[in-house]
Amino acid sequence: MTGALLLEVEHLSKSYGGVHAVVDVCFSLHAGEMLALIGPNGAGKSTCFNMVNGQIPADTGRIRIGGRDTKGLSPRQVFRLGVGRTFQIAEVFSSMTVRENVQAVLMTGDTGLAGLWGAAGKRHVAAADAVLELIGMADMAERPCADMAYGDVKKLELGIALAAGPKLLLMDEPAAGMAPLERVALMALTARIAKERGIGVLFTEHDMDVVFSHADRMMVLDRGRLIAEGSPESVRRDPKVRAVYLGDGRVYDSGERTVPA
Ligand SMILES: Nc1ncnc2c1ncn2[C@@H]1O[C@H](COP(=O)(O)OP(=O)(O)OP(=O)(O)O)[C@@H](O)[C@H]1O
Repeated sequence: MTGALLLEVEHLSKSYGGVHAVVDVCFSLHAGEMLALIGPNGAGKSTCFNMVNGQIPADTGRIRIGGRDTKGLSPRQVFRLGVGRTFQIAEVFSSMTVRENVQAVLMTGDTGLAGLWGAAGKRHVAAADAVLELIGMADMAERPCADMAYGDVKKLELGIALAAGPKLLLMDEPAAGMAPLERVALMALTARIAKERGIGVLFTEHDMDVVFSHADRMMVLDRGRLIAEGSPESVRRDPKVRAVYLGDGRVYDSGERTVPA
């Protein structure tokens, strides 16, 4: 991977009482790279994400974003380092149009009265339209979000995350709840934008079609520990991974959908 080093995670651990949610996890992520974090339910994926974006403190270990140690930073301060996030369940303002949703994010950088919606309804129209162009939703700018199909809401959520100009994008099961073809299309779009703009993307996903089609590199967590890391090809042939996650005795190939519970 030739892009700049964006994220460094060293010996990260987190326990909840007696539950070791994340144990001594180390990895790095570069600009333009799509890195998938997979594992069974309860493996520690969300806990990893939440430590990277500053929502929960690590017990031990170090996280550096763009070379900056994030220890003690709030989620807001981590966001200012250039970290964007999308969620398992997409959330947009349904009473607003598609464009207004993107404008609302762009306005969070405004200060004073200019930040109030009533006074600033026309602000950032061109910038919002550029984001909609990027995600292929320019023709839907005026549509109220309440009328949109879920797949379009997920795409808009990606646009909202991109509007803030992140260097690092965290995507927690970005394709959850979408139809199979829409899932692959959303991740293809994400991968293209990540490459074009040099954004590093860390994503979790249970849909192996999505992961194997779009990850440059994969990591597999099991009971808090990283048990495998490498190219999709090497990971899917790893016997440990097949035993705990992909199903022992068979190798995933495209056309076969493997969505572990
Ligand atoms: N706030 C919490 N309090 C107590 N235990 C927690 C808390 N958050 C997570 N855990 C536990 O930590 C472990 C890892 O959970 P985590 O949500 O990170 O896994 P995950 O891989 O994201 O799972 P899923 O795929 O189901 O979202 C689990 O055993 C979970 O029950």
